[in-house]
Amino acid sequence: VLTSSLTQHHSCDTHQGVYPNIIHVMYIEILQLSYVCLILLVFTGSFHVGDYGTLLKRFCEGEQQCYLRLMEDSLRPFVPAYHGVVQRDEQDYNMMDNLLTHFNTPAIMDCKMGTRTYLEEELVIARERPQPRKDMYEKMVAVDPEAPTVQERAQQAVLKTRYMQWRETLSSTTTLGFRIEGFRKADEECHTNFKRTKSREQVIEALDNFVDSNTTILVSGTFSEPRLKQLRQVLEASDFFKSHEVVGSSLLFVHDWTGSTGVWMIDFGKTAALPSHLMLDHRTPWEEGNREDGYLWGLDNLIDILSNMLPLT
Ligand SMILES: Nc1ncnc2c1ncn2[C@@H]1O[C@H](COP(=O)(O)OP(=O)(O)OP(=O)(O)O)[C@@H](O)[C@H]1O
Ligand SMILES: O=P(O)(O)O[C@@H]1[C@H](O)[C@H](O)[C@@H](OP(=O)(O)O)[C@H](OP(=O)(O)O)[C@H]1O
Repeated sequence: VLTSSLTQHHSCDTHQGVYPNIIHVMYIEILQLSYVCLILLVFTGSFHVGDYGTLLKRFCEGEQQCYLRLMEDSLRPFVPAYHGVVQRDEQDYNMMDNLLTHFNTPAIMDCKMGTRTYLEEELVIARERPQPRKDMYEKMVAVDPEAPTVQERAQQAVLKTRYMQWRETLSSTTTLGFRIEGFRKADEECHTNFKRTKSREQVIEALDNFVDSNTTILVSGTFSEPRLKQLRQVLEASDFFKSHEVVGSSLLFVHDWTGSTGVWMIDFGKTAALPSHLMLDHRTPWEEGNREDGYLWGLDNLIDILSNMLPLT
């Protein structure tokens, strides 16, 4: 079972080994509106713009199953609408709403949620069939030359799970249950230098930069502390959420100069359905076997941080 479901997740590797080490920047043109908006996406070559305000993401069966269930779940308003599978140049894509369509030169931020960024089954496979990776070793030493162990240095390679755990403890994933992956403000370059953004203070500084110190954005509208509290309530009651290990999924925050704002859950490539006897609360600390992912604990912390950033009334 483990092997077959891992195979399924491997087929979700949207990077497909084409540009394994490099963060690519992709400009997407939204042609539905009267202007052409160039939007920066972190990575990957796995997206295309679809017709009528849609986005095509390289097909992943696990992600498709999640979207199909999410369209029937109370979480539906918090995820991009899903429109099925389409083919382009013999490649299948999941078609979903492009969340940026109705924004005007938006600022976007991707926060990866949860305390764990790899699936339990990846850990099992890493033990049974270890495949140390040179690209991850190189990414590791580029950030901290002292990080690899003696053995890793000798191999010039690290296991993916070890790399992911190192990334978690280096950033706020372990300490706060979420991390800022990157953001782009209107007409600015993409900021992705958050690998060491770990403390509350560092996170607040980055969030403040993202909203240009305009904390009124956090008070009302669809990207705000009250909206995140609403999302939390819906998550706590959602059948989908209870029954899935949600790993590597992000919250996408968007705002623009007209005052439009929004927040959505994206990226279900590593979200796995649980066996029927298991249910998660997404707050209990992870121990191998319990499948907990720390998603709600991370959202609690994020809400708390945003609350503390609110202007005093
Ligand atoms: N529906 C959407 N509408 C608009 N932008 C989106 C949408 N889905 C994803 N994006 C953009 O694309 C980026 C990557 O999306 P996603 O995380 O789903 O891809 P991925 O290939 O699984 O990425 P990675 O594995 O690197 O985390 C997001 O940070 C966001 O900027
Ligand atoms: O952010 P970094 O430091 O560049 O590291 C990447 C990041 O953690 C991605 O989440 C992960 O993809 P998945 O979540 O899809 O596993 C990717 O693995 P990959 O190289 O195997 O795609 C890592 O390389």
